Amino acid sequence: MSAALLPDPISVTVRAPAKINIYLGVGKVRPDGFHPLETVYQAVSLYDDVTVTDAEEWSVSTIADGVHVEVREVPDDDSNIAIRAGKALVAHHRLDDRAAAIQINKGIPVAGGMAGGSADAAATLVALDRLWSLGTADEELLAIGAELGSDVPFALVGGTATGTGRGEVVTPVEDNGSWWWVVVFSDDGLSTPSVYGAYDLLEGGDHDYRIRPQMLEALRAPANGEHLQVFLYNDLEDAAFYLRPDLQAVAEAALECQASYALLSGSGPTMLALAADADSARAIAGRLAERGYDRTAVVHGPVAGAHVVAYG
Ligand SMILES: C[C@@](CO)(OP(=O)(O)O)[C@H](O)COP(=O)(O)OP(=O)(O)OC[C@H]1O[C@@H](n2ccc(N)nc2=O)[C@H](O)[C@@H]1O
Ligand SMILES: Nc1ncnc2c1ncn2[C@@H]1O[C@H](COP(=O)(O)OP(=O)(O)O)[C@@H](O)[C@H]1O
Repeated sequence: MSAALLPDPISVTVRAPAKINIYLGVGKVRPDGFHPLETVYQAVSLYDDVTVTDAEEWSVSTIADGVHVEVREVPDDDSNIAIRAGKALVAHHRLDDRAAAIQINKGIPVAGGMAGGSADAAATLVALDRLWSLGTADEELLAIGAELGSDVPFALVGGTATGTGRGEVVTPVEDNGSWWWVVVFSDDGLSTPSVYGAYDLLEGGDHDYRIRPQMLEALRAPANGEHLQVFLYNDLEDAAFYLRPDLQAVAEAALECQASYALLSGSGPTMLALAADADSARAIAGRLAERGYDRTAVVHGPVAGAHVVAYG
């Protein structure tokens, strides 16, 4: 049946992935308070699902859809980034009378450095665009996303991509690997601005923070290239470890549990351990649990960016 014969949907559900930064180089703080970045993002298999339906007024509700997800900290008012995304799309198209009810099923831990809020913003943009048949161009969605947060454009694109500017300029890269990670969650949050603030005090960004071309080659040709773990790096790690010394112990434990490498995810406090394959990842997670690190998930990447999973 041609798309033109289909009735308009009553609801649309869009799935958006968590991100990890497998490389995060940070420069000197800019006059606008943001730091220039060179990062390699990878979308991994933890997801938020966002469902939108037409409504008289904006509303948002969030339920947990993951064993380690606690949604108490997610705002249920206009400060939720999903509502901000919806309003930005409405303003872009000058549709001032439109509003929606947004329901978030959260599989991405909150304030974990995995950009769950950005995933919700990206999912809401795509879902409302389809619900209202707006036909927004990809470049326009990316530009609206960039205004909402530095990580939002990547949640739209997914896969593996470089991020430059303040992280919002996203360029897909060829990634022929299937990478397995053990994600180690933290009981306490760690605020992104405080980690960047500690970075300014400790390091300041006065160094070469560019992505090495050999890293992109290791992603393009994982079988014959150098091992990816040589290139895994996060400039914010010292700052996060300074604020949260317990995170360094997680990295050490992961290496003792046979991870190929361990590093901070984004601005933390989530930690990442690279595994050789799915079985090794599960084995590493099991060994970490024996040491008391039982809030973990085994994930793989790269996975797709925000995409429709259901029309109601
Ligand atoms: C560190 C990273 C790495 O991908 O992600 P997270 O681990 O937090 O998810 C990002 O830089 C976070 O991006 P995001 O969480 O979208 O940040 P934004 O909402 O745009 O900014 C929040 C705050 O972080 C700081 N910030 C963010 C991005 C950047 N390039 N420089 C900064 O200094 C600023 O203090 C800013 O006010
Ligand atoms: N839809 C949302 N999901 C999660 N957090 C949100 C959302 N909207 C606003 N927030 C606020 O943003 C903060 C950081 O969110 P999140 O994206 O989960 O973490 P991070 O920036 O570490 O990746 C939360 O503590 C919460 O107060």
